[in-house]
Amino acid sequence: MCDCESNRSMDVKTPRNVYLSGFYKRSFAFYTIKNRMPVIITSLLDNLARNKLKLAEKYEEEAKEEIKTVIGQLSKLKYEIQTNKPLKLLSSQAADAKIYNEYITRQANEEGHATYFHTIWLLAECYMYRRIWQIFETMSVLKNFDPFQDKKEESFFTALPLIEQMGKYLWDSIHDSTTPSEDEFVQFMKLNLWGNKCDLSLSLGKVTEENTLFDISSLDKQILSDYSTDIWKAISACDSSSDIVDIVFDNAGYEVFTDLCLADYMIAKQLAKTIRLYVKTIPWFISDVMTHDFHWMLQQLKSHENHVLQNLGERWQSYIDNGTWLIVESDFWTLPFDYTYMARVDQNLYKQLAEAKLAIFKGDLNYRKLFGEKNWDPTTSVDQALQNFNPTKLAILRTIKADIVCGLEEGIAEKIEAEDPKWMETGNWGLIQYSNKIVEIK
Ligand SMILES: O=P(O)(O)OC[C@H]1O[C@](O)(CO)[C@@H](O)[C@@H]1O
Repeated sequence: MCDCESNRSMDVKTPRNVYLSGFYKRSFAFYTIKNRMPVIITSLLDNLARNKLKLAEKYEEEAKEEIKTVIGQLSKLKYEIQTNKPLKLLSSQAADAKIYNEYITRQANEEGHATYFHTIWLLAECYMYRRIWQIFETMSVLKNFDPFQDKKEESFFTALPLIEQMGKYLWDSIHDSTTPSEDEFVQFMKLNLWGNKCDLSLSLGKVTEENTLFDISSLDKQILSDYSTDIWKAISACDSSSDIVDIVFDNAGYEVFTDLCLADYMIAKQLAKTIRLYVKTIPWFISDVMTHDFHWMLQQLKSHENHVLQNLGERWQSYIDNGTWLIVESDFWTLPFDYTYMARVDQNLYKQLAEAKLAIFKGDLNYRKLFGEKNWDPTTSVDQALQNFNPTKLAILRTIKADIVCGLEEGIAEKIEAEDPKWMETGNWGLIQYSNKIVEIK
């Protein structure tokens, strides 16, 4: 019996207003740490073992030895998770490691350590991905190797039929002569919301085909809180002093394609002049977008036989070349804590977001970080649950894949729970939320 099964964990659901944690056995955090995280490492181990020869060919012979070391260290990491060992301090020399280590030290229990099941879920899960990266970081030929790259590329290819449909829809919209309309903008936003269903950490690295995501009209009833009109007002208001929109990306593949369709719609219809696209700097939650994934996708589009995709690829490349779209890297997005820390830990990033007229946050992990990784009463207002993380107006688009939610009307959570007991884990329900409460920092 591992420590997580012993009486040190409580056989209850997560109480209200506390941090999500594997400490509560009837939570998605417990299920994730016990089952999903080890499976993710197992599938990484399988992939590496399977591709050893290919990697040795691509990198040098030396890669073979390094893969052995990586496999050994990943297996150790998996064992540490399964046996609920303390989170070891990172040995990496990178700047973020110091911040991780200080935070891990602050989370220590009375026995002087934080363990996977008995600390904040967000820390345990982010830490796993940071530890995976540390293993590669210390290699010599594999030090820049993204172990999830194959999966991300596969997910793009699998989604191509959808991408073609979406691309055509965008192409037609930007080439009609009409002014932007609320209906059209909201349609792009909803397509973008449902794109968040395509996430490889939820499917445990399995690439699946989602055929239903382009014809989304029937999905409206699955949007449990919909502030699309407020977001439209914020983006179309003439009184804004800024013409920058920020998008904090989530997943590569179909989702990021829909992010860019929304971004292009805003540029083409003059709702924004500049769009800043925030990417991750390390391989993250399997499918999160890094700079190289972005460029890889543009390359795929530019060389695709479908003319619309080719044209979009060229058009988006020109946005990058002339600075209409800016790819922004920041280590902050892969730190292990929620966004209330941003104003203290990365003031510059907070101030940068404050320059935008709207910041769009994508996906489930961003949701957990925006709302402090706490089990709010579902009727808690969005503004309250943000706990003063309000650099600018925020649009929050997320399909629900973890047991945290806020901003719902009275009775909704109970109704959906009765209809679909797994509603917080499947990504079948969506949220389009908004906050216009702005908190400046000096
Ligand atoms: O890609 P997203 O939408 O941020 O989701 C990331 C994943 O993180 C989790 O929140 C935790 O693993 C999942 O529920 C979800 O699969």
